[in-house]
Amino acid sequence: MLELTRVTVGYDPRDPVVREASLSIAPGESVGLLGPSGCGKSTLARVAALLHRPYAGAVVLDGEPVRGWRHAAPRAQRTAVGVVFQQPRLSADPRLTLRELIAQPLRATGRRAEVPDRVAALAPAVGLTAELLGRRPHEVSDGQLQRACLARALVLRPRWLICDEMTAMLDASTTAALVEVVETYRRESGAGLLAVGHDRVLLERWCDRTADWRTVCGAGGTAQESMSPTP
Ligand SMILES: Nc1ncnc2c1ncn2[C@@H]1O[C@H](COP(=O)(O)OP(=O)(O)OP(=O)(O)O)[C@@H](O)[C@H]1O
Repeated sequence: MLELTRVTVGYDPRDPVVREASLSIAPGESVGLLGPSGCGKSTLARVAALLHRPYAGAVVLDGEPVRGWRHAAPRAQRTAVGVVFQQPRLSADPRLTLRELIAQPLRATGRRAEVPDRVAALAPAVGLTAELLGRRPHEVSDGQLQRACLARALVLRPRWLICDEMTAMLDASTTAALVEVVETYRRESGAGLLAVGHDRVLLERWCDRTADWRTVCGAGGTAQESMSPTP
């Protein structure tokens, strides 16, 4: 399970953005987190991705409480979670080719030897040709770069995937293609998914169930998760 319990987090401890949010995802399950712009969905997604330390509350990953964040997280926990952000240009090093970008997590974890096989498997899965793999971010479209960012998120075969508005900048056909890549990975690997967004139609179609922001953040300090099954 990926469990967030009564998580309070933000950018100023005196005025947290998110108060007492609780959410859990089972292995193989896909959960869509819906909420209005600016409510704190991305901030909470970054907590789930072990990138942002909460002020209070607990995050438990596969039964192990998370005690370190970002580079201080134990490698086993850090590599268990893959993340894709809304704006690929902010998360992609402009100096790297798409091939290097996808391979980045393998290199960072000392698994260089796996690069050729993993890139060869993932590139066609996300719809990138060999020619595109040799280009740098400024030489490809947002959709092509997001395909590479998704491949990078999958390259370590994470047990949990966090998609933070992954398709917000993309057209309908690229959105459908990337959702299909995620769903194929999820079916084959049994990974759990947290998909964050404000497109209710998309998330209800995509996910097993959706969680509404108001119910994820319990009012008055009585945080509860309350999920609506997707019709
Ligand atoms: N690095 C930061 N420093 C200070 N405040 C921030 C930072 N990032 C986000 N915020 C603020 O935190 C609040 C929540 O932002 P967040 O991006 O988590 O919301 P969101 O629900 O994901 O919004 P959207 O749907 O528009 O992406 C906003 O008021 C935002 O201005």
